Amino acid sequence: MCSQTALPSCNVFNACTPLSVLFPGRVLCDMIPCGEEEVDEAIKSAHSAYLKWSKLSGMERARIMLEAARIIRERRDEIARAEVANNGKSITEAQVDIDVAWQCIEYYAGIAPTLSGQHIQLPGGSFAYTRREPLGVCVGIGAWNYPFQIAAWKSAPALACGNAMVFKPSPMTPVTAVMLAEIYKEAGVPDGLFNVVQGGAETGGLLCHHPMVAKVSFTGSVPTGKKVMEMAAKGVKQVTLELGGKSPLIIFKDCELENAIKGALMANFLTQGEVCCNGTRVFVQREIMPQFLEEVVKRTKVISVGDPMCEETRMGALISKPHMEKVLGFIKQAKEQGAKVLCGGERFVPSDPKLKDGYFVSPCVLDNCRDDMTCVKEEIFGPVMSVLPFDTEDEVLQRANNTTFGLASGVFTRDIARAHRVAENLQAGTCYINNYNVGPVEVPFGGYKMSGFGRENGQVTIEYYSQLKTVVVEMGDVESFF
Ligand SMILES: NC(=O)C1=CN([C@@H]2O[C@H](COP(=O)(O)OP(=O)(O)OC[C@H]3O[C@@H](n4cnc5c(N)ncnc54)[C@H](O)[C@@H]3O)[C@@H](O)[C@H]2O)C=CC1
Ligand SMILES: C[N+](C)(C)CCCC(=O)O
Repeated sequence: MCSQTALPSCNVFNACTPLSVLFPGRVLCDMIPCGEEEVDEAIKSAHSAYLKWSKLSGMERARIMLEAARIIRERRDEIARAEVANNGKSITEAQVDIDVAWQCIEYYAGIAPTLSGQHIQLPGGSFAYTRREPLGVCVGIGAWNYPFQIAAWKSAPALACGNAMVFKPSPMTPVTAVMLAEIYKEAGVPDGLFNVVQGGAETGGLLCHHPMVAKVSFTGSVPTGKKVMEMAAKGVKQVTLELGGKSPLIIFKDCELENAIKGALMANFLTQGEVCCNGTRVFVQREIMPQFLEEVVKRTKVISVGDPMCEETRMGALISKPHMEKVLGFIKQAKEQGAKVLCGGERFVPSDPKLKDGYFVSPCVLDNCRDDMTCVKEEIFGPVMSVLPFDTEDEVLQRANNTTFGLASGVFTRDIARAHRVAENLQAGTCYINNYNVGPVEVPFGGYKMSGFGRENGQVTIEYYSQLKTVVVEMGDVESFF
């Protein structure tokens, strides 16, 4: 047993259990979900580690985190291959995900020694100062779309601030978070500082309710996010919620069309469309709609779908059979509601017999969409782009904001004033101008409205993994009313 990873009874091993993880229709591994005892043990061991880790200086924490980042860089291809088996995304994307993960750990290692408070002068030589202190044991609950990256996005700022983390990956993708735990251990964090527990909703609930947990950072769906918030509220625990989206991408007729087309593809087809910030409502100004559609369809049709381990592949398999059926169901319903499928939208069976049971869906572009259609209103989480015409800026802003989500948005235009005006008026946590789905770790990421709150990445995330203590120092005598 690696003390940093799962506890013995919750590690990923070959016991026959209710939770099975499938890859092209085959079992990847079996695991036993952690129960109350294991969760308690994981949290207590994290707490002991926290007591040591939080006493180190920022420089000492940084040195260990930089070593973890270095090991990830060294093992990048091996972790990326494991991520492909875990999730089904293409190896090319998985490699980028692993790079983003070590960059994130490096970035927060750089911030760790800079954590500081403020000095405030008061009358009579008295003064106050603030200290930025860790929260304690934080819980991370991950989704299946970016398994390793999410574990890094949550643990790096947590550890930089002096916290410990107990992380629960999605039961669909249990593999690579354990590799991260092993790497942190090898880099020199105290035993138990980053613990992985395996399991689903029940295990997640145990983590959210545990009295020794100070904070829960969650990535996943809106309904589960609400439950997590409710459970955390019972213990007055802090929460960060990274939830879903139905983000608008607005393409004006004065855009650089080639970039807008590339942007629309990047906004919809990364990780088989299973990306929370995807720009799935593509609003195109009416005058350029024919050229836009012609090019987007031409390029969507040639996206190579298939063996995710193959360097040439650009789109792998969806996460599971039920999810694939859900995505195909959305496309069927879109057709019934009047949308026109311009390409894709079908189960794809590769010629390679070993992939025949994989959950591949050909990337789909939907035309004739209206704002009231289900495919335009709900998060599909699959490779489905809905295209909608618009005429004016005011009209498109109103339509773009007419959603309960608010994770991301994008605008393509050459008019600099318009670009910033649109960015100001879009109700979303991120607005991309003349690009989409780039995610440098220096940049905060998170939602407005029902897409959640709190931020990941960037300097601001330090505030979500630390608390401020004020120390007031009297230099004179106490003035008492009594
Ligand atoms: N915002 C995002 O990045 C993501 C959004 N989704 C959306 O959610 C849909 C469903 O996917 P799921 O994996 O079922 O998402 P989910 O939101 O149910 O699960 C996310 C994580 O929460 C855990 N969890 C589930 N129920 C819980 C509970 N009651 N208490 C504590 N933790 C709990 C899961 O085990 C997993 O680790 C997708 O089809 C997609 O539309 C899914 C994954 C990521
Ligand atoms: C696409 N990217 C990497 C910019 C963000 C992914 C966020 C997520 O879906 O968890």
